[in-house]
Amino acid sequence: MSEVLSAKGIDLLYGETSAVSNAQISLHRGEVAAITGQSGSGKSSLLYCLAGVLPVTRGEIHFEGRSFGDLDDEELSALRRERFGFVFQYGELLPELTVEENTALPLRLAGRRKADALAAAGEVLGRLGLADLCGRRPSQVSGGQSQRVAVARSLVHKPAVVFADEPTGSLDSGNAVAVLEEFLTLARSQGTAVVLVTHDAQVAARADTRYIMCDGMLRPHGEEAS
Ligand SMILES: Nc1ncnc2c1ncn2[C@@H]1O[C@H](COP(=O)(O)OP(=O)(O)OP(=O)(O)O)[C@@H](O)[C@H]1O
Repeated sequence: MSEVLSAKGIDLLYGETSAVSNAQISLHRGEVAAITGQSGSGKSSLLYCLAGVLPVTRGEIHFEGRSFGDLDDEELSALRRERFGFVFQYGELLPELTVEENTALPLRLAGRRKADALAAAGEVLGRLGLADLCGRRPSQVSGGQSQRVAVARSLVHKPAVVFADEPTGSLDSGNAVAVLEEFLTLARSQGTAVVLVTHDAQVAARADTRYIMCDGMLRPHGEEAS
């Protein structure tokens, strides 16, 4: 399997507060990596560093062999837009767009023609069992459906990596498992790697690789300091 993303010696400071300390991670094509840990341990901070959203204080992150440090702001934002996908706890759909338009957004932002983008959105929505909802607005779908749409949007442009911050955290446990299964199956089928931040051990158990974050330090699952 080829490596898509790697980070070495990552530190992130917010002023005096150390959120991430000397983190190291390597992610391969189609791999699902889960990061668990207590509230405030630095999971989201690390995720946003890996996604090129927060600049690191120290260390290096490489995507497909290129260091984030060698990219200017425009290149980094193009990378985030075109090669990465994002899912958040509450879906964060745009209320004025339909389900289909929300899903097509990454392709539209990448310059794809509207008809092509909507066709691709319709296809991925169909794979998630949402074909009937295409014309609805986010206010007209359930929480579980809305989170599935967010998943569809994160994968529609076949990104190399999806960064998911508590993607099922707003759902009841039955729905959470179902949405997660659909998300990971679709990601794996198209070779998209996933970095999954979760406080839920059952969610993490579905990953290929597991890490624990503790006081800003990232350790492979099973090797955490006692
Ligand atoms: N913008 C910020 N400015 C200053 N400190 C911050 C900021 N964001 C987070 N922190 C601090 O950094 C540390 C790590 O926070 P982070 O949100 O990454 O943890 P987390 O593990 O994702 O927590 P949770 O599970 O509650 O979302 C915490 O001590 C937090 O208070």
